[in-house]
Amino acid sequence: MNHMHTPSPVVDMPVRRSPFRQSLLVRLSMMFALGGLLVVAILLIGNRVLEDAKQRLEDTVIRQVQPLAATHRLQTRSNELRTLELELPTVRDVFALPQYAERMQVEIEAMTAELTPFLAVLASSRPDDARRLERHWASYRGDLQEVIRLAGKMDLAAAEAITSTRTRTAHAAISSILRELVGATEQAATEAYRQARDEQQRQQRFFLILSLGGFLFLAAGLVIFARSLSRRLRTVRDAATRLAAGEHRAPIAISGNDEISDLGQAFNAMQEIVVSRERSLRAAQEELEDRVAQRTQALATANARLWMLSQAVEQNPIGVLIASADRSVEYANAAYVRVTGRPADARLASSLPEAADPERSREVDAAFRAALLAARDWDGERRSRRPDGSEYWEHVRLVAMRTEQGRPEHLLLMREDITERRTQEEKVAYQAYYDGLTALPNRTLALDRLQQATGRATREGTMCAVMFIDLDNFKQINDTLGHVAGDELLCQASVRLRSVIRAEDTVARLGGDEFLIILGVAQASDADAVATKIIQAFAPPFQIEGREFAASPSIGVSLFPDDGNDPSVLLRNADLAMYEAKDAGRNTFRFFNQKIHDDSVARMEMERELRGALERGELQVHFQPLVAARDGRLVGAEALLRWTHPLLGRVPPDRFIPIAEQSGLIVSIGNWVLDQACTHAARWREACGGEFVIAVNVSPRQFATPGLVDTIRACVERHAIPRNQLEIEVTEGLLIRNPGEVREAMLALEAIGVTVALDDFGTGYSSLSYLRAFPFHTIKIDRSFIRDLSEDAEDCALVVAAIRMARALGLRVVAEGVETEVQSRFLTLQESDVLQGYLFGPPIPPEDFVADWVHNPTRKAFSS
Ligand SMILES: Nc1nc2c(ncn2[C@@H]2O[C@H](COP(=O)(O)O[C@H]3[C@@H](O)[C@H](n4cnc5c(=O)[nH]c(N)nc54)O[C@@H]3COP(=O)(O)O)[C@@H](O)[C@H]2O)c(=O)[nH]1
Repeated sequence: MNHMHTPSPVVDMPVRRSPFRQSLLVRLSMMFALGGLLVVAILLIGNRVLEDAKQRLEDTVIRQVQPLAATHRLQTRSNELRTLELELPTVRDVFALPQYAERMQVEIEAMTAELTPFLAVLASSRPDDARRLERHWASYRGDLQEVIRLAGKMDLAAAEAITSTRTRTAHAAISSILRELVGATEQAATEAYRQARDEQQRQQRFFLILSLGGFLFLAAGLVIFARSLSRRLRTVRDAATRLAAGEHRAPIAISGNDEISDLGQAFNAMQEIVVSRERSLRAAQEELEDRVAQRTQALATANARLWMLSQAVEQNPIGVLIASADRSVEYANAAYVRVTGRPADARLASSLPEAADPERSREVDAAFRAALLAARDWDGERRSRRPDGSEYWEHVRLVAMRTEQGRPEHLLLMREDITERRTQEEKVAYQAYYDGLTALPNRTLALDRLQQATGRATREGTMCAVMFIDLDNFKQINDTLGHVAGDELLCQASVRLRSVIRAEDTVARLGGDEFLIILGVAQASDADAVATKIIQAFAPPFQIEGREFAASPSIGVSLFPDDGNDPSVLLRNADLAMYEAKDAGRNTFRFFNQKIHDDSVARMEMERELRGALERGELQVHFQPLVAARDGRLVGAEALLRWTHPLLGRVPPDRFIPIAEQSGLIVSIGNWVLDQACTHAARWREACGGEFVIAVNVSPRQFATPGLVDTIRACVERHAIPRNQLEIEVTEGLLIRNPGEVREAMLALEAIGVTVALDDFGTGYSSLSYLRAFPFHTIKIDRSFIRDLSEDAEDCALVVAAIRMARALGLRVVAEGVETEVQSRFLTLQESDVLQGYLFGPPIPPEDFVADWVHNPTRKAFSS
């Protein structure tokens, strides 16, 4: 069985897949790009926020510092003016005084120029201070202008007076306001700075949080991605581990549409292939293991066989010698030494035994040597001699053992001691051709001799005679004295036959009490003389077991070439002539002639006609009444077969029944008669009273046919007639042929209630032993004894004795052939039970039997 599996096709496993392809690279790139963008965004935002915070801080500083600086500058200028104002009255140099005045004027202008925007700004945040400062400046400037004017007039004292009073107050007020402003501005600046710094710190925290959030988001994204990556890779890894461990599970399901899902799919495909391969591998392995087991088994068997064969060769009674192609002996078993009587030599040629009869073995030996030289198979038989002088028959067989290429590699030489077989064969051959009892040639050899004799006669232009001899009373002697006596008679008869012929002629025993003589004769009269001599040779009685017995021969003679060319034809014609001699009264001889031939042909033709008679409706069954002797009442009928041939007319049963018997046709015909008889008996039984018995003749051939009892039983059951109302009539001849089987069949019939009658009683041996040995119910005294009852006292005595004997044995007696009243009265007086004969009625067709008998069972009895 082939367990190889082809890998199954890879099937896509059911996985959740995104409709969009996202390779890991793309995803990672996207992730990093996103992360980068996030970082950049965070940085930009952070930078921006910090910049803003810083800007705001700077702005705040600037915003706060500018008024402070302006305030400081105004302070400085006002102080400068005060200084100039105070110095001016002290200037003693008239020429330098204008310059001072001018400087003061410039300073006033600068102060005014600087103060104007300052006031504008201050008015928005501190309007009171702005008004106060403006008012004080205006007052101070006016005073200074006055000072300058007074200085110009050189009124320094006035100027000094103003500077030491009024300007001092104004300047002090301005300085005070400016100091206040400085203080307030410093406080505001500090506050603004603090706020700006707080804002900046908030922005920094926000940036930090944003950065942290961005980082966390990025980290989370990375973690999720990594986890997903890891989980899916783990799935593949676990599956791969399981696969490696030989555990096969269902295909794995990897979500996504990237390299890992591809990997999952590839894994599934690989797993499928691996599983399939593994299955194939396992199947292949199992197959391999099977094969190995088989081979191992085969090897073991072969080894055992080899051992057995070697034992067989070793123990073989046939001598076996193996030689190499160059005829060096390599092996010889024990039997080889035993058969040939000497050890095997190193060279094959010198190992061969000596011929017992070199002259007769010459051809065989030459053929053997040629086969040996050519290294080809050969076998033959020869008679050989051992070194100790004993001779034996051996069957020699040479076998060239060849390589596959046909080159002879070894020579196998087998020598079998066949002495026993040859002896046996000679014996068998003898038995095949000779009769074991008389040592005469048997039928086979006789036919062979006849063939030779006809050949010789043809060549020499002479004749030969074939004599078929049958011993007339052999059966009687054999049956009464037993087989040993019968054998003795045959042996003595064969000696007598041998004594009357020449050595070159043949006496053979064909079987039983039949002998054949083959003579070479010049003319028919020579055969006549020999036949006469045979009759004479048998004339003296035979001495058997101390008693004398007469045994005459009936001889039929056929001549070659007149009566046939073929041995079997000559034999058959001699056989026919022998029957003619028997019919002529026995103890005589007859030559085959045309009449015998014609009779034989007529018999054959009758047989041919008889074959289809039943189908053509030419057969009928007639019934003859059986009447009770005491009152003439009808007690039964005998069924008797009739044949009316369209050309031959009525053929008497005596003529066609033997032919039917010989040809075997009697079996089917007899079954038909039985059926007809039972059919009619069933119809008539009622009318004839319960005792009506139908008698049917059953021939020896029917008895020899298996299943007769079953056929009879089936017939009786089919027609529903009581079994004891059927009687089977058999003749004595039946009992002689097969007593054991016939008795068994009769017992079987008795067991089913069918009775058996012994027909034609008195014509054979009518031995009492038969009547005791077989379960008969009735004897039928043959009509030949009844016929001469009134004239022949012997017949009379015989009939009386038969009736008494039957009575003593409890048998019913039927007397047949009763034709006269005298016979009838006598038989009635002698207490015969049943009478049958023309006196009461002949066999008649069934319709006549119905009219004549069934309707009036007592009508005809004693009517004549
Ligand atoms: N196996 C079978 N044998 C059969 C069957 N039918 C007949 N036979 C046998 O044939 C033999 C000749 O029979 P058949 O010619 O029929 O003669 C019978 C009677 O007709 C004859 N018979 C009877 N009464 C008289 C008489 O008063 N005178 C006289 N001359 N003949 C008479 O006897 C024969 C009775 O036969 P059986 O009782 O059987 O001896 C004969 O041997 C038949 O058995 C058949 O179907 N099967």
